[in-house]
Amino acid sequence: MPSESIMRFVEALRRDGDLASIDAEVDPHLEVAAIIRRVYEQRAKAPLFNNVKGARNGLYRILGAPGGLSSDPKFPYRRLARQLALPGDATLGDVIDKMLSAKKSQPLPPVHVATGPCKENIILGNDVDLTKLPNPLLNRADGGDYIQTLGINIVQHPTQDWTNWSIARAMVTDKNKMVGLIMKPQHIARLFDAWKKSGSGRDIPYAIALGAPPIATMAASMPLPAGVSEAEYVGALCGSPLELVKCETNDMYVPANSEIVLEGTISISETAKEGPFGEMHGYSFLDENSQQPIYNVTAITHRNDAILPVCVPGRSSLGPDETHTMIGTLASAEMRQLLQDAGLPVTQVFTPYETQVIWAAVQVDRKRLAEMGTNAQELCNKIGSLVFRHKAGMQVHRLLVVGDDIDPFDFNDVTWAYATRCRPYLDEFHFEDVPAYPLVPYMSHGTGTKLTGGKVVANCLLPAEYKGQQEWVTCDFENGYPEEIKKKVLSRWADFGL
Ligand SMILES: Cc1cc2c3c(c1C)C(C)(C)C[C@H]1C[C@@H](C)[C@]4(C(=O)NC(=O)N=C4N2C[C@H](O)[C@H](O)[C@H](O)COP(=O)(O)O)N31
Ligand SMILES: [K+]
Ligand SMILES: [Mn+2]
Repeated sequence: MPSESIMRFVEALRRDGDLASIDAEVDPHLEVAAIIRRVYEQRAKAPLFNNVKGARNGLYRILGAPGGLSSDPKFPYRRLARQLALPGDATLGDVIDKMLSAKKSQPLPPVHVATGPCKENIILGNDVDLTKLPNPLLNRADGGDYIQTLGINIVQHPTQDWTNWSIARAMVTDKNKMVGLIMKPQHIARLFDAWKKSGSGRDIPYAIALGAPPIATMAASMPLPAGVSEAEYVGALCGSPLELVKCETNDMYVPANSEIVLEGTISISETAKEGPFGEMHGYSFLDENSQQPIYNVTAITHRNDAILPVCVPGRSSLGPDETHTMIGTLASAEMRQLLQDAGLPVTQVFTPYETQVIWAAVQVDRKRLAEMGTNAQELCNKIGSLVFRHKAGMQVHRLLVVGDDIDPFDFNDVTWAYATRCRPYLDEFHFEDVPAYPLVPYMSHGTGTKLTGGKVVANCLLPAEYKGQQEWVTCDFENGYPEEIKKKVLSRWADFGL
């Protein structure tokens, strides 16, 4: 069973020797975030802060970098593996396969239970005071304390049977108010518009489940198709229904063993200034602030000694954080599914961390490619049209189409193919009429349009490969020498004292 709670996940990290349990007092105003940011960059143990300055009555402890790379270089993705009950040596390919494994299964709806750990403490109405919580300031340029970076935003469609789970940032603005980014084409924005169009004039009931079961948080970070209730997909993934409990002040349901639950309504009329926020591409633009919807908070419920998981987004080439290991990897899963469903000979898709998950390598099976009798122009336009016009491809601005001699998870491989086989101009296929990802710095702060275009498919296959021929020998130890020579070299390597 995947870690069905943050507590079980923390125990798994402790068993792996991948947890630093810190009892010394730490300051949520920048100090906690600075430690977490350095943990990503140094690939250090996941920090569990048990003594956050200003915490009281069990609100709250902080767990940093739950989806960062593990501190054991032999098992870099072990934290993601523990969240999905995969073996510790799982690869990113295993994570992608696991998250896609329920695509053909029947959705398995959650079950409603009377109570659960998240109901151990209930704070209602006037007793709700968010400003009394040790909310973390994550970056010196941030416009507020972002309490919501790894919780699940739970919102229902006003009329259809669709409850969406996603992650959307939110910062505290008042004792019972937050403001959060609700950005098209995300499902939360689509549902927000559906509520406004419904004409009911009512504000939108929501819940944010902080410290929900890790596999639920993974599904919340995954661009599953519109209309799919993530909770049902998670049930199918686990082979058993998730247990949900009803909110105190509205009809939303949340995972029973969430650490902390915020309940309330999202205003369909009132907004407030949101941001700046140190974002997933490694920038916090000082002018970045927009009017975003207000989240009213009518109740807080939580487990005793609750733990708030926190993500501190930033530069991923130094060490990826959850906006790369989860957003990038899970979008890669959906992009692979999309291309395979279209009958293309695509074997893997991955967004390299070295590119802030703005690029994606698309690996094709060259034997099957040759059977298609196609060419770069045709293939790249087909792939670009599919991916760039689909929500799963929203955050990707450059696709690199590579052969199956290239490992999409190995950036050395990907750049070697890109640098040597993609002729600038002739091998690049541009898309200016597709939705852009507004948070990409050269879109938000560049010279061109901000909401469309700036996307390209780079063909990294030589013409002969489209005919199934590899007209070269790769010059590296692996490929440049016969097996018996390689064996001989390896057997004498130590003797030579190399
Ligand atoms: C894992 C993760 C995913 C995030 C975010 C974060 C983390 C850690 C934090 C909060 C740290 C940073 C920002 C970054 C920002 C992108 C955003 C967000 O504020 N607004 C948004 O619209 N999408 C975000 N996502 C991606 C989103 O969850 C996925 O795209 C998911 O598929 C959406 O679910 P639906 O498909 O059902 O629509 N945040
Ligand atoms: K989702
Ligand atoms: Mn969704």
